[in-house]
Amino acid sequence: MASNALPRAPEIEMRGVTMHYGGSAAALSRIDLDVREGEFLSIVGPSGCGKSTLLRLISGLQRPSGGSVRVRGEVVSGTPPELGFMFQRDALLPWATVRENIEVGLECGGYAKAGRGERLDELLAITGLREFGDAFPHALSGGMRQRVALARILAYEPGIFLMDEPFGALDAQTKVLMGQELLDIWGRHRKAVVFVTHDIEEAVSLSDRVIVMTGRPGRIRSNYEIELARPRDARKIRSDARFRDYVHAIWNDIVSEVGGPASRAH
Ligand SMILES: Nc1ncnc2c1ncn2[C@@H]1O[C@H](COP(=O)(O)OP(=O)(O)OP(=O)(O)O)[C@@H](O)[C@H]1O
Repeated sequence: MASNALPRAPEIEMRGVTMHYGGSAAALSRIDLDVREGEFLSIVGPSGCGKSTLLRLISGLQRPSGGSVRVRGEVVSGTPPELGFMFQRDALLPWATVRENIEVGLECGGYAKAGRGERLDELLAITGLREFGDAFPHALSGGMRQRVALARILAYEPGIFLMDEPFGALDAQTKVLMGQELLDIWGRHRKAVVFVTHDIEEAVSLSDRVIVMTGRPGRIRSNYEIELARPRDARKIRSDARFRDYVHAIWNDIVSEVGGPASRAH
């Protein structure tokens, strides 16, 4: 029997979720979404369709205007402790070294001071930062700063990861490499991830499932189960015919949402 057999309780459950910021159109409308245990889910859609709003509702930073959001069965009110966040901007402490920045995650995770040194070494090694523990963020490239941010979120050991374009500011090559690192790390822990991105190839290469949203008001337009074998090689997979098919189909969905020539898109 497959070890990842369903059904499993959803980690995140959204039912009939609507979000109005004021004005005429809602930002989100009637969102029904389950995020399964251990699932890597990406959300793509036209700019302004409510992707970040959706993450904010899950994180408890905002309350929905209608419907319900549950994390591990509990209605979200305040930030659920099992969530870890990673954003496009790394939000590192500029006056603290790499080690100290990562230690913040250990502290938030309630790690006893005594065991921290060893765990820090481990996290530096996992994220390829072993030689940079004493460096300050300003001395690091954008990719390396995002590695520190990744180490810090791993230090915290969240049960569920919310990632809002974490590699969005990186150059194309570094982005693919960071995606591979994330895949490798995720493969070892298999925690649920909700990953927002504008990059369809990134979404398909990383995910078990990709949700495509409509333009404002954001609804779920389509849902793709990405049935590509794991473990994946984020570079090689891009030339796989089925990978290209998924990308093509998702691209067409998005183009038709923004009113473009979907039928001509390749
Ligand atoms: N605090 C706010 N007050 C009023 N309107 C808001 C607020 N936050 C977001 N919006 C509006 O809600 C809609 C959804 O915004 P959101 O940032 O969630 O979209 P997004 O899909 O993440 O956008 P992008 O792809 O450009 O990052 C947008 O039209 C935005 O202008």
